[in-house]
Amino acid sequence: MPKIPVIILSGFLGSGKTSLLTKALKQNELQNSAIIVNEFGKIGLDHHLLSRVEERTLLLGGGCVCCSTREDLVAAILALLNDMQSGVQQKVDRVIVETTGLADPSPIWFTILRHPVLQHHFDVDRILVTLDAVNGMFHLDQHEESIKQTAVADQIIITKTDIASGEQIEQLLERIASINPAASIGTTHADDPDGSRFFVGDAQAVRTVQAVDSADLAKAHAGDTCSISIRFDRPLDWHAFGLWLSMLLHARGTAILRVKGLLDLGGEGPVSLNGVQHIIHPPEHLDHWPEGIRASNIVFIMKQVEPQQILDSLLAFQHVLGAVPYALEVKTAI
Ligand SMILES: Nc1nc2c(ncn2[C@@H]2O[C@H](COP(=O)(O)OP(=O)(O)OP(=O)(O)O)[C@@H](O)[C@H]2O)c(=O)[nH]1
Repeated sequence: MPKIPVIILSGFLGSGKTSLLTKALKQNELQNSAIIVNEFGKIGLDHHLLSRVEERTLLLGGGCVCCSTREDLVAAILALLNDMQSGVQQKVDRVIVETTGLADPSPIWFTILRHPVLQHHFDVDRILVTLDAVNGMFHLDQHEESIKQTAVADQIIITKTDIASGEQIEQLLERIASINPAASIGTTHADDPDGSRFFVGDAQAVRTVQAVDSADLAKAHAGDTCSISIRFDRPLDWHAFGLWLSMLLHARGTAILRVKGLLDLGGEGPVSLNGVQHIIHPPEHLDHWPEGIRASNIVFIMKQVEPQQILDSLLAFQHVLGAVPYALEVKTAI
């Protein structure tokens, strides 16, 4: 039986998560969804707002789902599974988890991927992160949580474009690209009639791996959040690459915020690679290459690791990998 997709909706305090979800849930495409909302404080407000449009909304209150209430999250999803299996409730098309504004989405992802029961029935399909077009820069400047959310996102949704200037949006886009060049970007505004588009469709299309240009290794410094995009000149040996990646994550797992890529292993289509910190999602074979890319292309987003170290380590491994890596681009968070 196909696994039920779980969509994690995160984003800094007040960045528009609930507004977006409330609008999206009014559309037919999302009718058959289970919603789990996490809020600080015992009396959650979002939960009530969402309940108006979605009866299956469940509130996890009193703490942050990325740390203190992870067990509540597991219990809530297990209860849903139980109800679906016993026929009390029909099978939902997706589960949407709205986190608190201060949550790190990655532990939620790990919890579902690693849980002995949940991993067989659910799959984290995408991490959506809202960033406020007006206050987003301030949040990124002041709050590490906002950087972390941006770094691990599959898709960043810039909200409030109706009240932001073109310059504010441009600056924010530049900032996002410096933190997470592999994220796809969407925008929304107060009267957006189609919020559901972010929650449906092919997750692989959301996890874009951008083709990028020049390498500038000198710009990046350890201590910053930075990223490096690496391409290989020919197909890779999967076992050798898997070994190299395991060693990297074992040594520097907490410093590697995100690894995403499409790998050319010599087959017809690519194999997609998707990891958050020390956990790698089971790789998926895809039928086709996206347009414009037909070579292994991997993005590493990390903290306190020199991009050059990643490249050097891959270069040292090149004979075992069977392919030569080269840097397409290095970005330091600005
Ligand atoms: N103009 C405008 N206002 C928006 C938009 N999205 C959200 N808002 C407003 O921004 C405020 C915060 O929005 P919420 O949806 O509650 O944000 P949130 O991320 O769920 O907030 P927390 O639950 O506190 O983290 C509300 O007053 C919304 O009406 C938008 O696209 N345009």
